Amino acid sequence: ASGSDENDVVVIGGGPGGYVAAIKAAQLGLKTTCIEKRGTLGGTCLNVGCIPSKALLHSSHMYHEAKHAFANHGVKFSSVEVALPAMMGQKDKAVSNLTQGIDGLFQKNKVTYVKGYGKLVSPSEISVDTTEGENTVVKGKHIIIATGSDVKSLPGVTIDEKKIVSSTGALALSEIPKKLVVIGAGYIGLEMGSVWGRIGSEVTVVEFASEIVPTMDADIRKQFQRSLEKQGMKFKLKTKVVGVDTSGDGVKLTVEPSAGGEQTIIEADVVLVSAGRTPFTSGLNLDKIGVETDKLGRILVNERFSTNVSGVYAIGDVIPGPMLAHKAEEDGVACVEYLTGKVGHVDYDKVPGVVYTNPEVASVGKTEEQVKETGVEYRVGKFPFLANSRAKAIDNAEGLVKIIAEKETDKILGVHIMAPNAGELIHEAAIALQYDASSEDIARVCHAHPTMSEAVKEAAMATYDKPHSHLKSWLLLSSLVFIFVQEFTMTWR
Ligand SMILES: Cc1cc2nc3c(=O)[nH]c(=O)nc-3n(C[C@H](O)[C@H](O)[C@H](O)COP(=O)(O)OP(=O)(O)OC[C@H]3O[C@@H](n4cnc5c(N)ncnc54)[C@H](O)[C@@H]3O)c2cc1C
Ligand SMILES: NC(=O)c1ccc[n+]([C@@H]2O[C@H](COP(=O)([O-])OP(=O)(O)OC[C@H]3O[C@@H](n4cnc5c(N)ncnc54)[C@H](O)[C@@H]3O)[C@@H](O)[C@H]2O)c1
Repeated sequence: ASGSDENDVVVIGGGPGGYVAAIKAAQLGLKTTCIEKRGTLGGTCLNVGCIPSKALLHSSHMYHEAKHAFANHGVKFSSVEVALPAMMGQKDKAVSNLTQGIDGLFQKNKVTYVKGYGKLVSPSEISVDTTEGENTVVKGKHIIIATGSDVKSLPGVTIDEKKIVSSTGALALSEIPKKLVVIGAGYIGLEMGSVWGRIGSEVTVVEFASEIVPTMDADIRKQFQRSLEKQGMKFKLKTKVVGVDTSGDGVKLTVEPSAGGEQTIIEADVVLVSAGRTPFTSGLNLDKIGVETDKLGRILVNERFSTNVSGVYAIGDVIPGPMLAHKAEEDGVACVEYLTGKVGHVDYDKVPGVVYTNPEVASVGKTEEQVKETGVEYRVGKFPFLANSRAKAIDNAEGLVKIIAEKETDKILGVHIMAPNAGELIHEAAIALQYDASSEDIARVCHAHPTMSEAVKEAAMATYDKPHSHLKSWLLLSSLVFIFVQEFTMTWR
């Protein structure tokens, strides 16, 4: 089909929101076109986000383990080195494999793929400047805007992707910077800071707020910060960047306390700007069509993903809600279900979030601070991995599971996990929340032994009753001694 035939659905943007919506629409029998300007499908997530960052996190973790942990397991090397081009090569291979996979899915599901920049010219017509330098008009009964987000710039800090980089530049540095300064202790700052820190950079994270990842449960956050500090990451909290000088060899950053005060200079070879992302709607002509946005530039939609303009929908990072790939995908499916008269469903309160550092931090539902604000009476159950047999067996027992449940009904309100594989462990909690399960429900499920998942069961038992670990109090005691010794003697470097 050519772009000028009328489609049932036209999707602008081929990221996790857009490509999933397009495939779903085609699977439901709708004639569908997806317009993408990048030249490859997969959006931010596959090209310059989730996938390349996880590839580098894994490679850098392997190096770090080989250097610092293998010897404890009796595996010895004469020397361990980083071959940065090979590390980047494996990342690039993973990315191109996956983006080409989406091309294949489009063909299989008969989604028409138009490569180019789309602009709305009416609520049912999109003018596309194609990557081949032509212009075509694509028509559709329903238009889904899935144009994603872009790095949020900071006043006076110009990103050149060399000395001052966004996450995109930080995923493709050609040398390991001696000193990396990260602006913003959020998801990107901590993940990319970990990558470069593990393979040799001295990493300093400058954060405006008084804590790292301000959205994280405070108990977990404190332990997480200690863990990152042990790995060598330095934090300058309650600090803002007020000036940047790139005239010399490196970069000189002028910082001052967030509340104002004496200025100091921090030197860096590379600065990563990771102070949030902003919806990307540039060139779409939203004003001309009359699509409403909020003051952060996010497209406003109702619970069916419909904008104020009939026939125009929006999903993913470009609308309010967590800026996460899996949330964008859920939006895409639900939006198409609604526009075909089916019932769609996304519950933004139950979207899991994972920081893929080591240890990982994963959470779903409310933090204890958020539960407190609701005024609901609650109970908390915690279980440390130091008392989990699998974690001890593999000599990786940092972290804990924390469950928050309503006192009266025992219904689970939030689960927070810090563990090497927390991003995998969180999903039994996500299912529990989705189906309004209680902590007793989790506690009564038989969990295989020895697994890290048993810590989730034990935390659930601690929430509604007692963990079995009261039988293992000697283990907990030895764990406390271990934490004490570790806190005061061990560093990863
Ligand atoms: C470094 C990094 C790491 C991340 N890691 C994770 C992670 O581990 N897990 C996670 O859940 N999320 C992660 N994210 C967030 C995730 O990438 C986004 O939430 C997700 O990509 C949003 O999907 P989307 O489809 O809404 O938008 P995007 O993925 O941004 O896709 C939008 C697409 O639209 C295209 N486009 C924009 N305007 C037009 C136009 N006018 N015409 C044609 N095409 C257009 C863009 O080129 C882009 O390809 C990460 C982000 C970054 C930056
Ligand atoms: N693992 C994942 O799921 C993952 C990974 C990377 C990115 N993402 C998504 O991408 C989005 C953007 O990531 P991000 O890390 O850029 O944003 P973020 O919102 O996660 O963190 C930004 C941090 O920067 C701080 N900040 C803001 N302005 C500042 C300033 N002027 N000086 C110093 N600090 C400042 C904020 O207080 C916050 O802690 C996230 O919201 C997340 O949803 C997800």
